[in-house]
Amino acid sequence: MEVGKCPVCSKKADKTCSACHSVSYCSSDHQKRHWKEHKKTCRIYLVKKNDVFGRYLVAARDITAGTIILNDAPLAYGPKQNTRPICLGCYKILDGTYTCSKCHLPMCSLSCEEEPAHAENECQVFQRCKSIPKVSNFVDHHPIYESIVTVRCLMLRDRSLKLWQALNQMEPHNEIRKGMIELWHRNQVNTVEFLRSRCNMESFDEDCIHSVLGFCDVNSFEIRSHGVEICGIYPNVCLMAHDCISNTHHSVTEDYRMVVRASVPIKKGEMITTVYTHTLDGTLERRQYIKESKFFDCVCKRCADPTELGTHLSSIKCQKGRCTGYLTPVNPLDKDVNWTCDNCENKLPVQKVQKLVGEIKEEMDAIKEGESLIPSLENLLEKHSEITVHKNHYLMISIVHSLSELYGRTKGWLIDDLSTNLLRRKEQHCRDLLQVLDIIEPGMTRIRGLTMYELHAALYFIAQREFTNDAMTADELKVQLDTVLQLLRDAQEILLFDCPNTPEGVIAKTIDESINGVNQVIKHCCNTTERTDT
Ligand SMILES: C[S@@+](CC[C@H](N)C(=O)[O-])C[C@H]1O[C@@H](n2cnc3c(N)ncnc32)[C@H](O)[C@@H]1O
Repeated sequence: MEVGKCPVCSKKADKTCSACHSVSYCSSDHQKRHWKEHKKTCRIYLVKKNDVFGRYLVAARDITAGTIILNDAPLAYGPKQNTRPICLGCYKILDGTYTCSKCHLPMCSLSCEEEPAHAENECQVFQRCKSIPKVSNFVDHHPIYESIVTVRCLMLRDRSLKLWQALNQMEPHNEIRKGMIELWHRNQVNTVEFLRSRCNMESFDEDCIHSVLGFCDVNSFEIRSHGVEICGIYPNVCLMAHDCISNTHHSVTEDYRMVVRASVPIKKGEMITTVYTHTLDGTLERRQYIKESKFFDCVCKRCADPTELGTHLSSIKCQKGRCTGYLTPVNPLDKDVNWTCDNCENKLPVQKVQKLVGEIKEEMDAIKEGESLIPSLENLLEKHSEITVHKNHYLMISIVHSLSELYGRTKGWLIDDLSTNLLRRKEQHCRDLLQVLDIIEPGMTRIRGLTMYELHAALYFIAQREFTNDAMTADELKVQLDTVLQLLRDAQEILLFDCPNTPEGVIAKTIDESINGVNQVIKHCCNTTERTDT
């Protein structure tokens, strides 16, 4: 079903079904007329509650991959707490040449200062501010940005009771956060006291402002805007529980709505989950991040498995004699447990594992951008992969991920400059990455779409070269190019989920052209009639 087009008359539709958000109508009359049909598929999820997860979502029916589960408008969005000065209208990085004519905060332009998200919120509050702190350093964090999303949330109280109530149903984890002395004190000074005593917001008591800070900490989602990471707080999206291998994937529209789709088929009754952390981190790092930022211990099946479901994303190479085994934590849910070899008696305390990982991270951080980036990353891979850590260790996979994109896109290493051996290297990196992603980011996920896109380029150029050098027959070329076409179609289906102005959306648009190009080669070289892909 297409959102934006009425299923009854095919005219433009802007009244979205408020229960499932997956269909829009031109009028209430057509919505009523369509209900008999739509009720078969409406209400895709149910909200449940238990002592472990609090509120969470489950599938109300079988859901196919790619189906929209939620299309949620934000209650508030804006700069993350710890941010350098950015425009409060378009969220671009600033150089300080323009300031809002009313509140005097740095912005981009008049049109940005008139954006309702700014003009109707902090702009009004800061105009009343007795002495607004001056922003003059545009590189480092400035404390005033810690209050922006909080103010935008607080303003809901007098603007929309319904949205204010939705916000107040969220989990703030106040008791835990109160125990985090440094965080609580910083919030108290930089936000609570600043808003109450300097911005005339005494009508909100201290607990209320701390709770709003908690709602934002626990429930907000990172969103990308013009290459800057900001955050949004969504009343329904925030209900999804976390799982380190989730069954959904989300994208953000130009007007900051969050669209959540099933990345894999979800069975009726199954929990609908998202990932609160970075899927390409190891278990120790993911669990620590979740504990510190979302205040719970993740015990999902990936976290509980010493080998991270056979991927070995955290496994260390055993260094005892000529042992070929790997060290993994016997019980990864106990962060202090010794790591033991799967092939000999060797044991390693977790501190030593962390020291080794820290040292490799330092080596990675020391690598500079530029023409020697690719060889430097390859050298690091050669030094550590299967020598100190498993070839799928998350640090190795992070290098593999970078290399899968860098070959063919870096000055001096553009796709036409690459030898067939280097194209094969790109192919290998894409395949190694996809093998891991198939387990930890399965289905229709952005990173899989992008990696399939990179793989198509390597295969396409290898096939063309080999055919030109008579190392491949026309039939073999055809087989290879059919694989390339399939990769392009699969990648496009995923990348089209992203906004057209994002890097992924731009790639999705160019894929039609790539498909036509491949079809032309098939037509000219493989002696077949033209195909009609769109
Ligand atoms: C974004 S909120 C999710 C909605 C929340 N359950 C509610 O009732 O409003 C995140 C919080 O939900 C709970 N939660 C989410 N996923 C969980 C998980 N896998 N295990 C335990 N608690 C989880 C934790 O309390 C976490 O801080």
